[in-house]
Amino acid sequence: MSLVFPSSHPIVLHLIANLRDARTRPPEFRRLVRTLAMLLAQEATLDLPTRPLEVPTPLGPSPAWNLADTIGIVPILRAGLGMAEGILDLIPDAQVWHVGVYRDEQTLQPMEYYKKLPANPKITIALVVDPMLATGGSAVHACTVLKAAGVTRMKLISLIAAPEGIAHMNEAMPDVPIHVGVVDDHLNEVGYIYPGLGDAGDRQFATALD
Ligand SMILES: O=P(O)(O)OC[C@H]1O[C@H](OP(=O)(O)OP(=O)(O)O)[C@H](O)[C@@H]1O
Ligand SMILES: O=c1cc[nH]c(=O)[nH]1
Ligand SMILES: [Mg+2]
Repeated sequence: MSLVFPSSHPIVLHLIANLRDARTRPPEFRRLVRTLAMLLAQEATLDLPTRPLEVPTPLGPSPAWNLADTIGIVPILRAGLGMAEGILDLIPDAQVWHVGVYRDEQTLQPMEYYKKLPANPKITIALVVDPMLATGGSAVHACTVLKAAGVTRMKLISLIAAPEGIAHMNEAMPDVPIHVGVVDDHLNEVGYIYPGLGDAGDRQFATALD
């Protein structure tokens, strides 16, 4: 069974059209990444448990609910950073754990260069964020790091996924649902998602522009 949930939200689709567009410059690209991350996080967190409480309104006590989970947001550096910013706006109390992985351009294998998790991890769910799920190597690596740290519940949120990356994640991490904006056609001969949007890190941080 494939554990992937592509969004069907019209606003998500509209924003992804702008994100893909080669004419979209880094400032607007970053804004879109942030907004899309919020929208997809809203979908990915629909089933989180809540705890009832009572809050005083100016008129009197009101029943209310808050999040029962201790939530971790795990951006895969560096392209995941913009998504983490957006989700922090939704869940400001979340912990942010950084995992730095780049993809070797020749082998397409994930190469870890940074990891910052607390000494005694106590989150009850991790939202792993990376705009692109291509071969799936980086996402599988990040989930493996989290599992080794004792995290038992995770969800992956990506903006664009390739079928190859979804299959890799489903095989290696069958208990990790994947929430995506859209699923694209295939990976091209150099491992880029086609038609995709190009390099999500370079487009956010203007490192491809001369
Ligand atoms: O599914 P995969 O085949 O692993 O590819 C996806 C990864 O590639 C990109 O990162 P990149 O290596 O370009 O690093 P960056 O975020 O620093 O630009 C992207 O942000 C993912 O992390
Ligand atoms: O299409 C792709 C694949 C990997 N990383 C990206 O940024 N884009
Ligand atoms: Mg990149």
